[in-house]
Amino acid sequence: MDPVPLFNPCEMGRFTFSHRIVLAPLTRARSYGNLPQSHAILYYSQRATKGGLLISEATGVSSDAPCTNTPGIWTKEQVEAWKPVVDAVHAKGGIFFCQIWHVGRASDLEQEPISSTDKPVEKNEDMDFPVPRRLAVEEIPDVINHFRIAARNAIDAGFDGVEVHGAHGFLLEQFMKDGVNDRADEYGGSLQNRCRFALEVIDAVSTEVGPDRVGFRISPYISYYGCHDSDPDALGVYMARELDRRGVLYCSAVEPEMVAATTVVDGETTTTTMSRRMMIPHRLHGMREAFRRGMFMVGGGYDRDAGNMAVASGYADMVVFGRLFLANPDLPRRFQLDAPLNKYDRATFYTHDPVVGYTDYPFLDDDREAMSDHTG
Ligand SMILES: Cc1cc2nc3c(=O)[nH]c(=O)nc-3n(C[C@H](O)[C@H](O)[C@H](O)COP(=O)(O)O)c2cc1C
Repeated sequence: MDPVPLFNPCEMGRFTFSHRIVLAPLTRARSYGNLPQSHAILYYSQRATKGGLLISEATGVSSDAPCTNTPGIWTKEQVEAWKPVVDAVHAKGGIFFCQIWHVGRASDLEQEPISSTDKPVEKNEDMDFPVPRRLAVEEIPDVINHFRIAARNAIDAGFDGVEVHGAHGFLLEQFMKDGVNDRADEYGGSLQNRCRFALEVIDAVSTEVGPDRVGFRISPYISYYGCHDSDPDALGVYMARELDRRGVLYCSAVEPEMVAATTVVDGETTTTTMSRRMMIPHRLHGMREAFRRGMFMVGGGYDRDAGNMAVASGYADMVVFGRLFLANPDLPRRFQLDAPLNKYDRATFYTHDPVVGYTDYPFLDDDREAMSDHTG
């Protein structure tokens, strides 16, 4: 069999990774009362491999930070509840980072949310969002402190590090992107000012747990919850450069939404029936160039071939897989064998059942056992 670039081992700082297939942070809405539940032990350990990196689902840094049924890490009880989950991943040799977040105005809680602005997320057919309160400059250090304590708590729970969630329209992005941030103080206006809050969080968290235990997730091209930026290339490169300067372990960047493949015939761009396949835009070269010291991770639409190409070409050091890993607990093994994949069931992504759509996706060997049972 040809060598599989995704299986080139790699060392970075204190970690030795045996492959480059990363479990994406995936909110699963099964942490009742913001408390990690015992069913998460099986879910994460199913996806753990020796020397493989797993990122937890987004985990709240304070009582106003998470969504309903997503986990938190601001109380002692939550830290204790995470411990057996982390232990189970470690028992299989996995490396486990906790993604820490604050939703800001993209909140489903009763209380008035905080944001960079007092403009709410535009109402859509699924959700009506509350009107946020614009954070005063004097309040920002408190929020930064919540991230710092959450990082400390994550390490106390046994996590190997933390990923600061700076993507997908949540609080830090509500500051970073000019489509939302309408402030006139030192946290608004210029690119440097808009990124100040996120970088202050990175600095506080790095000081607390060490930059070699810190990653940052960023999605300059994605406009979730109305979070749009007029110059995502500049935003991405600026943040990548600042993260590189700080020596954090990794920068995890999300590709723009996938696009339909096009063909150019006689100068005319067409989307042909033949090329209806969705393509990854591969817009992250500038960030990759700016982030060289640590690991550059990419995600968003990747499969085995695209992941291998990204690693082989040096476009990325690691590849983050979301929906494929959600539906294939043994994704690394399936990629190694080039085996068929389970299909994901979108309907159970965010349902609250402790088993269905969560820990009941079959392993490759289950299929084989089922087949041999069948064939006698
Ligand atoms: C069910 C679900 C939950 C997600 N939750 C998070 C999350 O908690 N944090 C985050 O940064 N991204 C989250 N994402 C985005 C994924 O991490 C990933 O970027 C996205 O699924 C695209 O990658 P893929 O094409 O490999 O699935 C979520 C995606 C899905 C499908």
